[in-house]
Amino acid sequence: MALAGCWRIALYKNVTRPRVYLTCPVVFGRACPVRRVCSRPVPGFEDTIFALSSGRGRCGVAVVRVSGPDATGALRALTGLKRALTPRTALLRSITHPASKELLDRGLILWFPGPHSFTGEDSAEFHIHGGPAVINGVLQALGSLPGLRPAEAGEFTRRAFHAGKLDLTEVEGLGDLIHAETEAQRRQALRQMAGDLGRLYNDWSQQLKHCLAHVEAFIDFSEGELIEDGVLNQVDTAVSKLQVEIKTHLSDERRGERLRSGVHVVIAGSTNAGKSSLFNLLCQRPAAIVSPTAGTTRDVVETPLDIGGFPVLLSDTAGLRETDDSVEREGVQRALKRVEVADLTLVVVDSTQLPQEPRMVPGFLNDYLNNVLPKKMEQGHVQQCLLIINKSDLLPNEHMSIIQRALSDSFTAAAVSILSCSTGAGLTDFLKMLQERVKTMCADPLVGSPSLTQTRHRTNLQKSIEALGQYHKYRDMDLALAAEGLRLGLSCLGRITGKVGTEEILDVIFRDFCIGK
Ligand SMILES: Nc1nc2c(ncn2[C@@H]2O[C@H](COP(=O)(O)OP(=O)(O)OP(=O)(O)O)[C@@H](O)[C@H]2O)c(=O)[nH]1
Ligand SMILES: [K+]
Ligand SMILES: [Mg+2]
Repeated sequence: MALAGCWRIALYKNVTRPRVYLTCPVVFGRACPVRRVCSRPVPGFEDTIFALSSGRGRCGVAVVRVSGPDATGALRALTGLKRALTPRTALLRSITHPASKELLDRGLILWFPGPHSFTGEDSAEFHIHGGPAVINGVLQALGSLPGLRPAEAGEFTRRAFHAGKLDLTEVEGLGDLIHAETEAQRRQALRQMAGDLGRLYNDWSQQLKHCLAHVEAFIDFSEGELIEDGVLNQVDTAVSKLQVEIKTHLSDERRGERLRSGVHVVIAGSTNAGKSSLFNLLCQRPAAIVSPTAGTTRDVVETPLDIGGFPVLLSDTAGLRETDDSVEREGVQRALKRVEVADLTLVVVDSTQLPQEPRMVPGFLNDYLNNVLPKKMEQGHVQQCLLIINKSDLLPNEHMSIIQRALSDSFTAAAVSILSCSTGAGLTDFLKMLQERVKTMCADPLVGSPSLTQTRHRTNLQKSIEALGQYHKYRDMDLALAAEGLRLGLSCLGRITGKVGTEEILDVIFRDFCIGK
């Protein structure tokens, strides 16, 4: 805004034909928001749709939602109401089939006249008893009315988007909220749904629009010397600042995406170290087979977990060893692949295998880590693992304290936890450590600026940065090409919130919604 101020006024004073503002595609045209706020149906949305919006299966109360131009008519047809309706007020009514007049249920009805509804259209809700016969009866009655049809997956939200009620990041936030399984996921989804992320991207778009308007004006008017000197320098500074801000936002180590999809934690180590025992201990059920036979686990066994409110996808893997058994070899390959892509590896060691001589312990553990995570050790990513010395119950106390001392004196390679999966000794400390790790790997949903949560955001932001690079590259050679860079950067940002070039991405986003949402 500040950037636009002074010379824009000067421009108006000096120029008899303020052409730039009428032709500028940024201000009036291509990049204009597609959002509309009105109660008239959007083309393609002339039908009135209905669906069961609560979950399937027997339940106390089910909610059937209707949206579109005939929603009010449908409400009247099923309830026989003739008098004026009061918006957003529950009313207990008999619900009958419009043709046969058969009583279907007695329930609450609600009327939401557009544009003050979720979809922006006239909408209605029937809160009925949740038995399958009642639900089917009401759905069939609605389907018998002219102009009404069952909603497609995500169609209510799609209409809300087209009515300008939500931008795409808010739509995604809503989808995430419906799928949220842990507290932190819920907080992140709520924040995104409230528009925090969308506002950040809109703010950047706004700044870019101004930069582009300035460059376009410069192209149009600089020859007549109607533009103040230094306009382009201001744009340079603004674009560079934007690049830095986007880069900072991108360098979050995927913390928002991790919180959305779960931290991948993999248990790995030698055969019989007690990996499956640890897996069962963490998921509190005998999910993986435990036995004294080395090479018991072959396939990767997975389970989702909630660790202190943060989502984790925990995997148990085959013990790492050289073997002639082709099936076990495949298991070992799969284990190593998992470790490579893991966010965090729990490296389990059988403490009875540790060298008797304490001085040898750190070297032994370093070799062990190199064996389990060769690539990560090589790249210095040792912080991506926790070392677990298991079966502490089998070691005499004095030997254990010697090992502990040896580790704290000279072993700094990885965080270590001493544990017994059999007795549970050391479990509380280990869980605390694990929770800390998982927490730092996820974004704190309530602190700082909102995190990007989807690969789609990341890809578009990266493209946007590249496009801004094009501005700098061509700035002194060809200003039209430089402006094109800004336009491209802007359209990448617009793609995230759904304000530019949306159609092709809409399908993907709405496809992930369930019917009735
Ligand atoms: N005493 C004792 N035994 C344990 C402990 N943890 C595991 N075990 C035993 O060690 C043996 C191997 O345990 P598993 O959990 O199957 O080991 P694993 O690492 O999954 O083995 P593989 O899948 O074959 O690689 C079993 O007999 C477990 O009961 C522990 O803390 N103390
Ligand atoms: K085993
Ligand atoms: Mg196992």
